[in-house]
Amino acid sequence: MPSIYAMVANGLIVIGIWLITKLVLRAYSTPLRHIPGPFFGTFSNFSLTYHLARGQYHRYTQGVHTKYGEVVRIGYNKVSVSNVAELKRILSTHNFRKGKGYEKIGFKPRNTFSTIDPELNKTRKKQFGNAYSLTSIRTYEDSILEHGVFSLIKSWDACFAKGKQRDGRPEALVNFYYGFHAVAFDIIGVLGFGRSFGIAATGNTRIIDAVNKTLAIGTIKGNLPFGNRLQWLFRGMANEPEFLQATARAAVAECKLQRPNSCNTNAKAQKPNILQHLVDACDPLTGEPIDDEALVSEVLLMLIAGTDTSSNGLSWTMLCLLHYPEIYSKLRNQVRSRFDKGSIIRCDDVKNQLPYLVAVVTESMRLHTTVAGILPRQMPAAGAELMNGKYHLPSGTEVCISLSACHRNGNIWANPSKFDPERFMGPDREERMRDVLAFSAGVRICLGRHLATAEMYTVLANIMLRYDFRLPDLETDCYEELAGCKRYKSVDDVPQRTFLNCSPKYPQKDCWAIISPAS
Ligand code: HEM
Repeated sequence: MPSIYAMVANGLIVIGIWLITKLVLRAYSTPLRHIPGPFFGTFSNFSLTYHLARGQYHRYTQGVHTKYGEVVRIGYNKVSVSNVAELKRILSTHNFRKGKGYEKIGFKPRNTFSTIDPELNKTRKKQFGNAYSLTSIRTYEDSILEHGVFSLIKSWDACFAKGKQRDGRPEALVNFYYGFHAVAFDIIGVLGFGRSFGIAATGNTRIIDAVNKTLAIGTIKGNLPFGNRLQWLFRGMANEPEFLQATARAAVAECKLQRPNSCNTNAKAQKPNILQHLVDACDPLTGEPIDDEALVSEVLLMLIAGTDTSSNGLSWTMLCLLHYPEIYSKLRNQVRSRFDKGSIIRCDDVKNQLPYLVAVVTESMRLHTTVAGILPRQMPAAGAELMNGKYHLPSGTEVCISLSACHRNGNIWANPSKFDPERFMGPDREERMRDVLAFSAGVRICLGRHLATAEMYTVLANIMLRYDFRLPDLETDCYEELAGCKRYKSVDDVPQRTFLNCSPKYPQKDCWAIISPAS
């Protein structure tokens, strides 16, 4: 009679053989075997999950594309693509639905962003897509200026009071990451919640912390196998999503109290803010208003999609300008040569008169893509061909879009790691800009792109007009906030973290600038 040890050992051998056979079959009995990629990625999605959980998906995909080319197998059923034409083709149609992970992110019920159902997405856009149109953004522009530009200027001007003098000029140390965060949240407060969160004025960052934690939870839940069952991992953050829900619910209730939905409101009419558009929206078939829980989910979406994204975009732009003084000088000179001291520069002014500023922002979004997380798309039931039939992707495969890898593709961008706004200053400017997919493209393109550009353009133009900026000199600038800070050779060396959005990992250390009133 075999001993218990022998039985266990035999059992383990059988399980081992079964596991290896399964892994080998999974790796090689599929057309994906023809696609190059890292060895371990052929058998499992483990290394992809590992890089996602560490917040390094963007670096990982940039690396594998540099090594293996424009189409890379990064998991047993996952393929990453950095070819811009192929990505535009995939993104152009609802045939390639968003991956199932989107529905696990934690929005209940599903909303415009998280739904993988094209019909719900289309319905929502019909109902309130107009809230995000260029015309609507112009209607809100005074609010954007008040809670963006003016409140930032107010808080930075106040810093001069406790700042220092250098060569007879006042100067102050400011953390631009927190400054840009405050304005992005306050703008969404006004437009999406009916009132500013007052972060720029009070410094209370409770809501920012809650959004950051909720994003981290969402990335892990959406992408880790069994992520939804790992509730215990998030014990310390459990209250954050509830806190955000309660804030959104209160905003919806207050808006309804002030002006109940009449449900025959013209969807094209202009409204004071995005929240009002949502509350007034009706189902195109039944004429019924959107129910409260769905409204709350859409309002929350504005916090998650519309804050960190714009403010990180501004922070990366500022980091780039501080590290490339000649580009900064050119930008500053263009702004000051076209606008008088004390002018207020509006979004259309930037578009019409400051092409270099538009180029700087576009180049910064290319090089430091804000939405740099995994954006998976499912293959249709019949599968799909890639690269003119070179590869066949069967149903069940996901194409993981890495916008940051696409933006660093050496076949599309000469010297791709260089910050070079001149790329967008030539006669092919428009065409080059269309290859920047920072807001994605096609049928699920960012709904808030006009709002985001309005924020970024107006904030950047107006602060360039009013302040001189420089990187702190860690040896001679004596500010206690700079203790323990490092100086990096390039912006790429600044530690980064991507949980859907890519941000500096240690903003409390790496996002300082010295400002003085414009010379
Ligand atoms: C610089 C700022 C921003 C960037 C770089 C950005 C980028 C993106 C990207 C890449 C997507 C596609 C995501 C995917 O396919 O999974 C997206 C979707 C979306 N964004 Fe933005 N975004 C920004 C700001 C905003 C703002 C301010 C709002 C609204 C307040 C917003 C609302 C949305 C919505 C609703 C979607 C989902 C669209 C759909 O699935 O049909 N975004 N954004």
